[in-house]
Amino acid sequence: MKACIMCGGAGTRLRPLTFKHPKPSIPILNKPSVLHLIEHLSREGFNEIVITLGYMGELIEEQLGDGHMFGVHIDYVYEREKLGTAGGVKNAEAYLKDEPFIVLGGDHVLNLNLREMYRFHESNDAPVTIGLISIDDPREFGIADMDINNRIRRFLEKPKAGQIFSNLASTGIYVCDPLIFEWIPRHRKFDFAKDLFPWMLEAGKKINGVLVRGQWTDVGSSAAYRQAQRWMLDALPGTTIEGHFTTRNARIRGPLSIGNNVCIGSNSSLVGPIVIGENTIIGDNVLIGPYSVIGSNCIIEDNAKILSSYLFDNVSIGKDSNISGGVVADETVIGDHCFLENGTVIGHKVIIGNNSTIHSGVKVWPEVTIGENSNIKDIVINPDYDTAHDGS
Ligand SMILES: CC(=O)N[C@H]1[C@@H](OP(=O)(O)O)O[C@H](CO)[C@@H](O)[C@@H]1O
Repeated sequence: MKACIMCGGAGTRLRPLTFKHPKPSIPILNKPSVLHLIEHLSREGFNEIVITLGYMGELIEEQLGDGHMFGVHIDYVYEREKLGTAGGVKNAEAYLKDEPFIVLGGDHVLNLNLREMYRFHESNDAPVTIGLISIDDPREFGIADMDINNRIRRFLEKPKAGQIFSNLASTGIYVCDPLIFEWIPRHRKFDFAKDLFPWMLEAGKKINGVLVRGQWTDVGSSAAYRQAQRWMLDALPGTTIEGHFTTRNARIRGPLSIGNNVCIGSNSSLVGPIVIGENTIIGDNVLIGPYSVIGSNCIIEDNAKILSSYLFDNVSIGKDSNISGGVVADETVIGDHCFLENGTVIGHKVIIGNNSTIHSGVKVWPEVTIGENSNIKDIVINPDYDTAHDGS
């Protein structure tokens, strides 16, 4: 079975993390998030994959290669201009013209039964089947009204407060017949939710919906990113400890996945679920609390506390510092006695001087140096980085 993964977006809502990684490459449990999706597709029997690329696409291609390591074959198609979701898939038509295919977003984190959705599509006669979930607040999604025979009667993208006629939200996962390519203009921005579906309903073409079972999120914002990691951490098996690590007398409670060459100092306490990459050094009296992921080659100095936080690779945390509910991107150095409050997101190669506090929810752009004793309450922008916002 074939799948098309849309990986072209700039991920502006996830800045500053997306200055270094395109959204599908942002690490989840220390692996590019799209890799979890590919592994799931492979398990579900979708092993011919085409990926549409735009922003920083080369990095994704470099990380995934031809896919053979993951039991799939991957082709890549680059979008030289913004074509929208349907336009981007049309650009990959050459790989998708023979049989129905599933379309997913490169930022989807899920464990849905996609094979069941594909089989449903095959045994029904609509050219498009939309995967739907039932949620409390669907304002950030496309919503659909579906009849008892699964036929979608109405579809509205991002409804306003008074327009929410249904709580069935589109997951942005579609199974499509190649026939749809006839309805998508070439070399023009065209979107599934904003253009194709409204046109199909207007023209009397059939669109089916199917309620999908399991977990699904699109990693659009840092809150969704944190949620996605939580799910994946919850799915860690029992007390697994994979790598070789050394410790004097740390107290360790799983689930914990740990890379090779990790060193944990004395009297430190690790309470899972936690994932730690390779070659990371953890000092004495360090507390690492549940729902934390620490990358490779990190240094966590004595008496630091890391609670529900995600540190990418090559991050250093100084003595007595406290990172609580934060995300810290690669190669950032945080001094001694610092406090990162809940919801902070720190870009790559940032330096934060000793005794500084980054207040709750503050984002710091990459390659910024923050002096000692600072008290940062507002976003810190680096003017060398583009701040234009296209919402994707
Ligand atoms: C224009 C468009 O493609 N909208 C889709 C898409 O929204 P974004 O905000 O563009 O990610 O994905 C949603 C699912 O994540 C889906 O509900 C919605 O219909």
